[in-house]
This record gives sequence, C-alpha cells and structure tokens, in this order.
Amino acid sequence: MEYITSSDFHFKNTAVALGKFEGIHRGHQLLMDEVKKQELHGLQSVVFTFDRPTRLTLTGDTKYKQIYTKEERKTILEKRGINILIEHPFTKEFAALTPERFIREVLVEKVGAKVIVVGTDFHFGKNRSGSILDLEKLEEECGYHLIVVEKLQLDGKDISSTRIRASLEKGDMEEASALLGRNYSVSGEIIHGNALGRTIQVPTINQKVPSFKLLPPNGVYVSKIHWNDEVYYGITNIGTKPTVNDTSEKTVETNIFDFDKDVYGEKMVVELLHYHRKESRFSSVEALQTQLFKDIEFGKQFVAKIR
Ligand SMILES: Cc1cc2nc3c(=O)[nH]c(=O)nc-3n(C[C@H](O)[C@H](O)[C@H](O)COP(=O)(O)O)c2cc1C
Ligand SMILES: Nc1ncnc2c1ncn2[C@@H]1O[C@H](COP(=O)(O)OP(=O)(O)OP(=O)(O)O)[C@@H](O)[C@H]1O
Repeated sequence: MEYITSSDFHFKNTAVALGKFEGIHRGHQLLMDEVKKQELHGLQSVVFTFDRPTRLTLTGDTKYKQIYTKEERKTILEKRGINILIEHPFTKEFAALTPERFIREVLVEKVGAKVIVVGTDFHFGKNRSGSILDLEKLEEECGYHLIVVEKLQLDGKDISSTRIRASLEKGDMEEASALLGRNYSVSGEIIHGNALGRTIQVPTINQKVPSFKLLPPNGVYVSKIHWNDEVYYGITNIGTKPTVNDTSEKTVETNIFDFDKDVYGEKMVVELLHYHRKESRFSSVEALQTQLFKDIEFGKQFVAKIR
C-alpha cells in the first residue's frame, strides 16, 4: 500500500473513498468494498482521510481520544488491500477550502478520482457545507462517477464511530466488536513492568499505549493475542494497578495463557473480547494474587466456550 502523509501527491485513474474513517467500521467497510471493486476496471483503490482528528484543528480539542492510532488504521487498510492511503494534513487552510475547490483541486486534480464513494450523510469543505449534492453537480463536468452508499445499520440504528466510542466507554466489548466488524484491539510494543508479576506467578506483558488511544474502562478483560503469526488467549488488566502503584499512569498488561517467551521490544496485538470485572485496590499482594488466579480461571473457561 502506498502511504501518503503530505499534500504533495499526484495520482491518475483512482476510485476514492472519503471520510474521517475513525473506526473503519462495518459501514466504512462497504465503502472500501466499492473502491476495491473498481480495481477490476483498472482504477487504483484509494482511501482519502486526514492526518489528525478534524476537531483538533477546528476546535483545538487536544483531549480527544481515538479508537485507532494512525498506525493501527494503516495496518487495517493494508490488510483490506487498499492500494493507496492518503492522510491529508488537516490544516486550517485545508479545512477552509470551499466544497467546489476541494472537488476540483484536490479530488479531481491531485487524487485523479474517476470514481468517488461516500455515505449519504457525507459533509466536507468549509464549515462542512459540502454534501453529496455538490459532488453530484460536478460529476459530469469533472468526469467522475459518484457512488453513494446507504448508511449500514445495526439494531435499527446507524453504525457510526460515535456509537462505537459509546460502546467502548461503557466496556461493552461485544457491542463494539459487532459494530466494528472485528474485535477492538490495542497494539503496542512490549515494555518492562515492575517485574512483580512473575514473583506472584502471574507474569504479564506490558504494552506501551499512546495517551490519545481510547481505552475501555479500567478493569479486567478476556483477551486474544496476536504475536507474529500465532494466536494466544489471555487475561488483560487496564488500569493503574492501585494495589501496588500510587500513580495515575494507565497501563495495559496481559497474562498470556501457556506462554513463556521473552518478547520485550516486540509488538503484540491484544484484542479485548469481554469485560470481566473492574480494577480494585486489594488490602495485600496475597489478596490480589488470589483474585488473579480466579480471573485466569474465568478467562480459561470463557475461552473454552468460544473456541
Ligand atoms: C488479570 C489481571 C488483573 C489485575 N487486576 C488488578 C486489580 O484489580 N488491582 C490492581 O491493583 N492490580 C491488578 N492487576 C495488576 C497487578 O497488580 C500486576 O500485574 C502486578 O502488580 C505485576 O505488575 P508488573 O508487571 O508491573 O510487575 C491485574 C493484573 C492482571 C494480569
Ligand atoms: N454506517 C455507515 N454506512 C455506510 N457509510 C457510512 C456509515 N457511516 C459512515 N459512512 C460513510 O463513511 C464515510 C466516513 O464516515 P466518517 O468517518 O466521516 O463518519 P462516521 O463513521 O459516521 O462517524 P462519526 O460518528 O464520527 O460521524 C462517509 O462518507 C460516511 O458517509
């Protein structure tokens, strides 16, 4: 996959899907399928999105947490077989382009769009004033074909990144997975913890997770782990480890079942399948250890049922 992160590009004969694509959820996947289909007609499949949350530029909101990091999003799109990913810098100047200028100067001139794929409610350009009507108006003159995809629903409501954020925020991993079309995951490098885990017979891998990644509530989750091409299961704690720590720094750590390898510095993808219990402060490390053994037992039984 070609990966563009600047405004300096020039393509020809492309089929492009447009949007923020925060969750690359099941609705977004319909748009990806449409652009992929166009490869049969000799067009390159393109996802056109932005290099940062749009609200960061528009409202200066620096606290906004994202479902996926850019790297995670890139990996997902690569796996779907998209030819070109454009993460256009979402600067104030770019955000101020009128819908017509965005269509002519960016989509037609630079992206080389022959097919444009959007959802029914797609809005773009200065103050989000552009809609599919603007795209329809210039279709003939600019020589592209517009494909408008109906909003995909689940349980009678539109699937949206906003809805997925709400599921994640309440720890409903099953609902988040159903909306995403894949399990929610955390990917990150394995870093050193306090090395206490091993002494209480519950060794864990600690993942480095950026502060802007949207994590579900602190607590214990049954998880599925991808390491190289291998799949394992485990139990993951998200939180501050209040029994042994006094900081507010959040960590994601996983006890992988039947696994004993040194993986420091390597990357793992941990899918969170099911919320089990909230994180709590125990009166002693022994009490914590007793609970961890129970958590592991719960995790193993859960996995036995779904495998
Ligand atoms: C499944 C699981 C559940 C955990 N639950 C809690 C908890 O409820 N409270 C807590 O303080 N720490 C919890 N922890 C974190 C442990 O305190 C931590 O794994 C242990 O202190 C070792 O940390 P280290 O890897 O930094 O040495 C949990 C860890 C795991 C793997
Ligand atoms: N459920 C859906 N079905 C089909 N297309 C969708 C769906 N949701 C969004 N789209 C389309 O996918 C593109 C990207 O959507 P975008 O990421 O901007 O918004 P969203 O997923 O609705 O999230 P948000 O909740 O942040 O508005 C747009 O063209 C949009 O119309």
